Amino acid sequence: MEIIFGRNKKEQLEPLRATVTGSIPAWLQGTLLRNGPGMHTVGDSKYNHWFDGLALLHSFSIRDGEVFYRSKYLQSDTYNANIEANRIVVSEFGTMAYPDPCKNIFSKAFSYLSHTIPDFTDNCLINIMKCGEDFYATTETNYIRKIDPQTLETLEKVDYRKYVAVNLATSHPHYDEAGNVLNMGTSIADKGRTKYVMFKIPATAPGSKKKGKNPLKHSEVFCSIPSRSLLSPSYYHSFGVTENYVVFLEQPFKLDILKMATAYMRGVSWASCMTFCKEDKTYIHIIDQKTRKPVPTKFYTDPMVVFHHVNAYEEDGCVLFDVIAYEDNSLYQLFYLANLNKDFEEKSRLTSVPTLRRFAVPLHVDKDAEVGSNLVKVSSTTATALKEKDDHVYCQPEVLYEGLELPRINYAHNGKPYRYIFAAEVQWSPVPTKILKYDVLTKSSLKWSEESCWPAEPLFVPTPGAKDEDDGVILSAIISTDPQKLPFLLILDAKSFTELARASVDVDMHLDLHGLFIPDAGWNAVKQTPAKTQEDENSDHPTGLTAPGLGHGENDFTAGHGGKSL
Ligand SMILES: CC1=C(/C=C/C(C)=C/C=C/C(C)=C/C=O)C(C)(C)CCC1
Ligand SMILES: [Fe+2]
Repeated sequence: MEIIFGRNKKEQLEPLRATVTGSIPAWLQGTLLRNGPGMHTVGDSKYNHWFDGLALLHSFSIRDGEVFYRSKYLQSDTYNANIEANRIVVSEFGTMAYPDPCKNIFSKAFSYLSHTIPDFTDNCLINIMKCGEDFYATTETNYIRKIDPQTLETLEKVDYRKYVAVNLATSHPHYDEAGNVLNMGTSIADKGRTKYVMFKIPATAPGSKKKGKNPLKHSEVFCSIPSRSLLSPSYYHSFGVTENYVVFLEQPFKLDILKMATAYMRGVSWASCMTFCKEDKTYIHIIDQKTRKPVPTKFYTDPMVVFHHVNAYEEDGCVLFDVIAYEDNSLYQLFYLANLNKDFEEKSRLTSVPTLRRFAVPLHVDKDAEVGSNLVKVSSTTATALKEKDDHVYCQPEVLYEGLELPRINYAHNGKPYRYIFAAEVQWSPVPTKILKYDVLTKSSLKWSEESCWPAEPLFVPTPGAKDEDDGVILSAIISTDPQKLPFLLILDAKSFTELARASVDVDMHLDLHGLFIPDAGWNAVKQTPAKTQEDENSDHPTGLTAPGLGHGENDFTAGHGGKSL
């Protein structure tokens, strides 16, 4: 497992031509851009957790049936400071670092104090976000880093706090059809309040059609939800959206702010300040996008830990939402490198398997409904919502599938009824070995796997002019534990789940986390391929970077989990 998790990976700065077998669909032209941890030791110092690793960006550029691979470390301030010092000097999720070990007692005390309100890391290793014309590498702190999606060069460091009052923000924003971004963050103990803040970043700076304007400057707070507790807000990794609502889970996996304030002094990591309170409930907040206010009913469910929302939509007066849920926080515990690198099979067992759970939340709760009655009248699910006294509703999910993570969907169906989930299959061990297509309608699945292959998150790219939800391809970067087998980009037909092509590269590829596909701008206009259909002729929308998630059942830009109209 050392090969997969522990070893530092070499950059591939020059684009390297891949060896393609099979045939890549002519319409598939663009760049698959992905992010993940690539460096786990600096000098003699080591990170403790896989999520600490320094961000390594990589891309597969697909053009005319050929594939070129490159990779580059994000030149974050964190990366530069570490490389310069030849040791880890910036704290990450699971590793607390001490920049100046030789300082005298006074400056040491000052350093402790300045860490009370810590300046978090800009090691943006989790995902890629599109914001207007720009692309950013993201993590969950207040920092994002602008990048050049073609050269993988690192550009400006952006502090969200300049635009919205958040100390943390998710790596899984949503996009509407116009490309506006909706994200959530936590504002900690600001003016005596801790709250969850939903904010919108417009695709273009208002009043200007000109490129180059920074849309972040025009970020606006959409809605704030007070945290149930000032000093222990929930941790969350993503959220869901439907056409008219936002779904936010205030879960009992919490950040202990007092512990965080003293972590530096106590020599412990941020991760050790996160607690799963198994006696607490999970509160389900449904925010009405029109009124920008939460639905007043108090919906809750049993304690659970959710990292990834899959999708959400409205049906017959209910918000239905699908999440990957755990019984506890064992997932984050597992990714300590000491566990991953030694006795992997023995130690790396999840104490709770990730399950796909569907919840149904009734939007209009009849005050006179009998206590104990089920308010869900949707026939498509067995999920229930039981009326309790005092405006409380207890929601119980339908468990749809066991053993999956890193879910993706056809983003054109985000926030809308949908049928297919593409994910990595994970059983009792945290690393995926299969790629899964799950049909929520028939509850059947298709799988792809190969000996000694470890797939990354599968990403769906729709065929231009697609009619069916699964008209398209699945892209996944595969690494192998067999030294004879090179890593490759796998291209599957999303309908049949059969291999269309693979592009192997002789590089030291890392197991990544998340990313997106950027279709080449105007490629079909220039090259006139594939043969234009009548529908294409009639369509007046541009293709490419400027037009995320366009109609026609087609989604030019394949981004995150959930969300259509904000
Ligand atoms: C540095 C830092 C954080 C980093 C969290 C990270 C890096 C989480 C990664 C999660 C992943 C990769 C989940 C995959 O499902 C916190 C806890 C937000 C807050 C304190 C500072
Ligand atoms: Fe994620």
